[in-house]
Amino acid sequence: MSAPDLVLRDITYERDRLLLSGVSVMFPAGLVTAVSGPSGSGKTTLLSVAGGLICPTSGTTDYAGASMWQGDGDPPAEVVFVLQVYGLVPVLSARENVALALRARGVRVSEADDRAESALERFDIADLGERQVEELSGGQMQRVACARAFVVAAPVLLADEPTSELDERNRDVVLRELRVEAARGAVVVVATHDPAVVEASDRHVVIDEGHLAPAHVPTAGADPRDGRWSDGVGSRR
Ligand SMILES: Nc1ncnc2c1ncn2[C@@H]1O[C@H](COP(=O)(O)OP(=O)(O)OP(=O)(O)O)[C@@H](O)[C@H]1O
Repeated sequence: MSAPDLVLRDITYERDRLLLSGVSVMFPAGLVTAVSGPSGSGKTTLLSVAGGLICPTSGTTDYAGASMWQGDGDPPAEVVFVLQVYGLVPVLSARENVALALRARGVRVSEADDRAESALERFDIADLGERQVEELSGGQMQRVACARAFVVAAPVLLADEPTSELDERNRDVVLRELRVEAARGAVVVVATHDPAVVEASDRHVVIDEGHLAPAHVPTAGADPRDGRWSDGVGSRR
């Protein structure tokens, strides 16, 4: 059986004004979907709804037949985020931060440490494993945040600007690893301002002032499943 897609239907999210309006989009399993749009257009809000951090004012999220919103702002166990603000524990080492994500999921200490080590290697920061996070540069912290999310091998990976502080070489490392996650069947969604990230993605969703906008990329060779979700979605396959 193939892995489930993540489907958002007619999502509206309102605070003092409408931040998302009528957003219907599918994030397919096994593909990297880029979400781009101007600053303040709603990318983080969309990822937050998609991963169950916030409850949409109206509309539904559907992953494997269940809503992402669990009633308390905790994402379902299937979801991991790379947050824009990282959310690392400053006084713990890089390795401890990564291992913590596994310990919180019931993985034994020694196994969590081993897997954390491997995850740091994926992002070329194994040498920083024992360093306290508060001593690291912004770009190094960003890669620790990636390692902490990717180590979980969750079925849904939502990454908010995961390359914003990285040089080209490290950006390419993150792009390579996003592709690895998609290749094992995960739903991978990446909010980004970086055209290189869009270029390296399979699909591209554009959001503008809370609405899906026509995508900037051609739909030639489109995923047949896109037919149902054509608004604002371009496919690069
Ligand atoms: N809790 C909130 N209450 C009120 N307004 C909010 C809240 N969170 C976000 N906003 C507003 O919603 C809009 C969309 O914000 P969001 O962070 O989703 O945009 P974004 O596209 O991710 O921006 P950026 O590229 O700068 O990260 C912005 O105008 C922001 O000020």
